[in-house]
This record gives sequence, C-alpha cells and structure tokens, in this order.
Amino acid sequence: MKFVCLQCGREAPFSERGLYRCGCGGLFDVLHDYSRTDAEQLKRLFDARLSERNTPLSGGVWRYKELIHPELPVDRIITKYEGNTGLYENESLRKAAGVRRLWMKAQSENPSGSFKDNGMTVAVSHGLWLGYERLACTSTGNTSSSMAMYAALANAEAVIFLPAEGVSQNKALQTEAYGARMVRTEGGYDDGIVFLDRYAESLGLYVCNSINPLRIEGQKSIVFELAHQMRWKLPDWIVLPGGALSNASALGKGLAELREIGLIDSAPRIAVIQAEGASPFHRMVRSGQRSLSPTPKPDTVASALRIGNPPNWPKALRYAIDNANGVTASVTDEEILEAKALIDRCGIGCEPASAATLAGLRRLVAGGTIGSDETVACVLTGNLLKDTEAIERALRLGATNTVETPAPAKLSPEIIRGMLL
Ligand SMILES: Cc1ncc(COP(=O)(O)O)c(C=O)c1O
Ligand SMILES: N[C@@H](CCOP(=O)(O)O)C(=O)O
Repeated sequence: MKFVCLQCGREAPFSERGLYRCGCGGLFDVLHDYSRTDAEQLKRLFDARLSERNTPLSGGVWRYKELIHPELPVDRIITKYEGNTGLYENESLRKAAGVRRLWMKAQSENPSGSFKDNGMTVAVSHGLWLGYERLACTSTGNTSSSMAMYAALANAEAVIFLPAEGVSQNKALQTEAYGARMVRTEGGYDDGIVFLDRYAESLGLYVCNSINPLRIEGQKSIVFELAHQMRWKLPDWIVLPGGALSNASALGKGLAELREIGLIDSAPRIAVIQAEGASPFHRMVRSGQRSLSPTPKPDTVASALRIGNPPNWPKALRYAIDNANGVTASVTDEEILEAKALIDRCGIGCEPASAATLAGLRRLVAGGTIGSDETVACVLTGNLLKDTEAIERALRLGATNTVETPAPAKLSPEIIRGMLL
C-alpha cells in the first residue's frame, strides 16, 4: 500500500505525517498491490468473519481490512462495529422510481447515524497510529458527529470547525455531546477545508475530512458490503448523493478494485445526484468540461449538501464518471422533500441529502438514462433524526397525520373514532 498523487503521479509512503495533498496540489490516492490476491480465498475469509461478534474484524468495514488498510495492526483499530447496515426492498419505493428492482442501502443505521462512520473508523485509527493526539475536521454536521464519536471512544481530542449557520441543530448538538472542542465559524464547509489545508499540520491537527485518502479507503466498504450482501452480483446502477464527492470517489474506486481482484464480473454504473443549488460537479459533467467552477453560495434544503467546491471532484471524475461510465443529475428541493416523505413513510427513513438519490433516480428514469427494466441500489447516507428541522418544515406544509386539537386532547373513544374515519 502506498500513496500516489492523482495529478502528477508522485509516490509517497502512506505512513508519513501530514500527507493529504501532494506538493503539486493534487490529492493523494491509496494504491494497493492486489497481484497476489485470490478472490475465492477472500470470499471465504469475509464469510467466516460474518459469524464473529464484537471482534475488531466483525464490523462491516474492518471485515474487508485486506482491501482497506492491510498494514494497520489489528490492536490499533478504533471501531464501533460500523457498517453491517440493512439492505431493503420496498414495493412502493420501487413503483415510485419506476425500475425493475430497487434496494435501499441504509448507511443511516451506522452508530453515529451516517455513512461517515465507514470512513471515519479508518481515518481515526490511522491518525492515532501515526501518533497524532488531536483530530480535526470542518463539517456540515455528519463528519463532525462521527469524528467526535470516535475521538471520544479513543480518548483523543476532537477539534471541530462548524459553520455558524446552515447546519442542522441536531448534528451540532450530537457533536458537542461527544465532548468535542467546537468553533462555530463564518463561512461554510468550503472555507473550513481551505483553512485546514493551510494550517492543520502546523497546529498539530490530523485532518479527518475526506481530503484524507484513508477516509476514502474506509468508505469503499459500503460497496464491498453491498456486493457481499448481494452474493457478489451487483445491480445495474448505484445511485449516490453528491456533496464533497467522497462516496462517488470511494464507491467508484471500490468497484474498480472488486473487478481487478475478480470478486465481481461486471460493475454497475454510478449516478451522482446533486441538489440544484449546490451542483458544480453536475454542471461540469453535463457540459463536458474537466475543470470545476465552484458555486460561491451553495444553498439547498439538504444542509449536508451545502458544498460549493467539492474537494474530491478530480477523484470522483476519474472513479465515478470515467471508470464507472457514470452520470450526474441535479434535483430541486421540492423533489428532495417529496422523495424523503416516500422513504420516511415506508419505515426506512432518511435525512434530506439521502433522499436526493430517489429524487435523482426518478429524474433519470423519466429522462430515459436509466431503463425501467434495470436494477438499482440507492445509498441512504444519513438518519431521519439527523435533521428534525426538515421534518418540522414538511409537517408545516401539511404532511401530517396528527389530529389537531386546540389544547392537549382528553383521551376519549370519540377522538380516536374521528381519527380513524
Ligand atoms: C447525509 C449526507 N449525505 C450525503 C453527503 C454527501 O456525500 P459526499 O460528500 O460523499 O458527496 C453528505 C456529506 O457530504 C452527508 O452528510
Ligand atoms: N456532509 C459532510 C461534508 C463533507 O465532509 P467530508 O467529511 O467529506 O470532508 C459533513 O457531514 O460534514
């Protein structure tokens, strides 16, 4: 395993401190040597680990350790047995999407409530192994909750820059509850990344945002676990929401590696869905350009997607679009909230950013990019309880089954009969 710069190809040891970007400004990527990896042997190993409980390799990330971070000593793993999330089929969602089969992969079931845990367990374990004592991130709220949780678990310090505005209150409270040191900042996620890029190393901070290549390695486990759950036969499409583009990079890279090793015969195509008010990647891909023009003031009801300058765009372009024959789409806030109501009301539930997947899928089917005879998996990235402001907003717009009474209702059969009419 080594680091390779995505832009200039320079190689660097993965064990060096402070390496996220190369001197040329390109992001580092992890390169594994799979030349002697045997697919059948790996399948048996991964199956055997399925029956383990509460051992470092029993979770849905470290079960695939050989493909993520083979060099990390097992006793240095900081884990909450993340991953191991549900894969659901629901007939009303399938009909709403208009495809042959539809699975929802619920990363919202992770210990901190979002997919960030898949990558964070790896970044935090690696950073502490390198000898850092202080972990840092900027965030729209999920990365911070996840990092703060693992830092607390490992008795390390979490230093967090959270935008003062536009972050869901529940996420900010969750982050604080884990005991993180938090600074509420001017500007958004994009400004936080510029700051960390510049000052993190001199401040002794280990960056746990997705510019860190180990985060991407950990998030590959989402597609490893999906493939494992589906007996190594993936659907025609995987649909992801796109913000900082860590998942587009990670799942695209993971698919390429599964094919290289021979764990799957054919790889799905990837669809990356952005919110209309924060869609620089979609605009770049749609116009056939290969250089991203940032969105200065990203704005969407899906607060997790308020990212105007996604740092991973070159990785996402390579792995999700070029290598995986991927497509992009953008969706309106109304489409996101409509899709969220459908996902919530079938009992799976998610935060708005995750619902961009179903909204985007519906658009891509309507436009003929995805066929009605095709099969699809959507990745649900965050838990319904992550953003209760969005739920309140939907309820105010009338999406409620609650009986309105002027004062707390005195329980009576009449009230209940009225409700059941
Ligand atoms: C819940 C949720 N969904 C989607 C995203 C976007 O994912 P990515 O940054 O990997 O594109 C984020 C954060 O970025 C998120 O917190
Ligand atoms: N939605 C994310 C923003 C992207 O963060 P990163 O960890 O990929 O850098 C968040 O929750 O902060």
